[in-house]
Amino acid sequence: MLIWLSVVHIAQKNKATEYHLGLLKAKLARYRAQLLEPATKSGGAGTGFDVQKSGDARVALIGFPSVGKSTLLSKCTHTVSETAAYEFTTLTAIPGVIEYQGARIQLLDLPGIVEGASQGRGRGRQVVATAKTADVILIMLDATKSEEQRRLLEIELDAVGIRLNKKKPDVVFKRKTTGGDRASQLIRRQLNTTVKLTKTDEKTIRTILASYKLHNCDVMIREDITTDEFIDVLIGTRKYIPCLYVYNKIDAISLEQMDKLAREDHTVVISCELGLNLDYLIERIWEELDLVKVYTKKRGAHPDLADPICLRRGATIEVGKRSWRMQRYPSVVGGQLPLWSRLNRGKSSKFSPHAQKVGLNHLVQDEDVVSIFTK
Ligand SMILES: Nc1nc2c(ncn2[C@@H]2O[C@H](COP(=O)(O)OP(=O)(O)OP(=O)(O)O)[C@@H](O)[C@H]2O)c(=O)[nH]1
Ligand SMILES: [K+]
Ligand SMILES: [Mg+2]
Repeated sequence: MLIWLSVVHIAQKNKATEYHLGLLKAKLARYRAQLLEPATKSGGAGTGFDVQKSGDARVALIGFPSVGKSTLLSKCTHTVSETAAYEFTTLTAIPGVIEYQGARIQLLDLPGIVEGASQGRGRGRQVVATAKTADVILIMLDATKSEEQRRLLEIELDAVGIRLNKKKPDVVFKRKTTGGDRASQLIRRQLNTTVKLTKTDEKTIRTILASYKLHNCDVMIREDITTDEFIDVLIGTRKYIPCLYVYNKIDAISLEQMDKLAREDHTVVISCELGLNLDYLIERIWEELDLVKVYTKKRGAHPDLADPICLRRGATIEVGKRSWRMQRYPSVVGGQLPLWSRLNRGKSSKFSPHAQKVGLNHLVQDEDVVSIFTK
């Protein structure tokens, strides 16, 4: 009996700790978000380097000094970025282009960062802000150095709201606007869950909503999330970016060490100096980008298969009055437009060898050939 009681006591204590910790984290997260995103959206400490995005996607190189970032850029693109044995050789962002499968991928060499980068030490803050704009992040590591480096870099990226290799939590959050009358000042927090919450609980979530002064809102939780993930949803500016851990300088470690590293998840081992495994790295980057290649075709003409348009998965087609273009990012095209597109080839038409009439909300698939008709 006594044992049973003490177990209950510990469980309650853990729950209480979890609850208070949740609140504390919510406060800290809001404080940090305010620090990082000053009132003026443009300019300020949270901005990256002034390099135009170009091509079909952006890949950013993040790492400590002298891990070989510039050597990689110089080997994989036609751009030369200065390399040297001393730290902080690179002082700004240097873009290069990787051409692969008809796509142009911007590879961004960046200055090395050190612990505390996100807190504004050196150019670190600018580097991590630039990482936020990438479609894929390469965390570059020196295979001869300790494993600690990887964790330190993850902390810096996490601190600016980058979530690596994670999906956006499946939570629908709607803020409701309130009128001026007294009735609408009432607190209406609709909280629904479609799954059992095992890592957080409703009380914690309700209290966090209150501490953020979110009195009128709808929350639908469709996944067994943690308190931290819920805070991420509320902050709203988190970036969920795929990442590859790239261990360079494998020419300087044992085969056993290399074998161990190469088997880890999201990991590629290379030697820039010897040009080892660089093709494979590009293949893996391509996979992570998960681009969809779409070819366009004019009526009566052949499609130009050498010049695809690369889109994000989930893309649809948007048609303007006199022009049309692909939506680069997943979007929903609302309304019924008197326009339709025709698709052939590609995965969309795998059940039909012929061209297929589809609506504008059609999700384009890899290798689709698209023609637009305006009748
Ligand atoms: N052994 C070995 N050395 C390498 C390799 N790749 C790069 N290096 C050396 O590592 C040193 C640093 O290379 P950089 O390309 O300048 O490194 P970085 O990461 O751009 O450095 P910062 O710009 O200072 O942050 C140079 O002396 C390179 O020759 C490799 O694969 N193996
Ligand atoms: K260097
Ligand atoms: Mg460099």
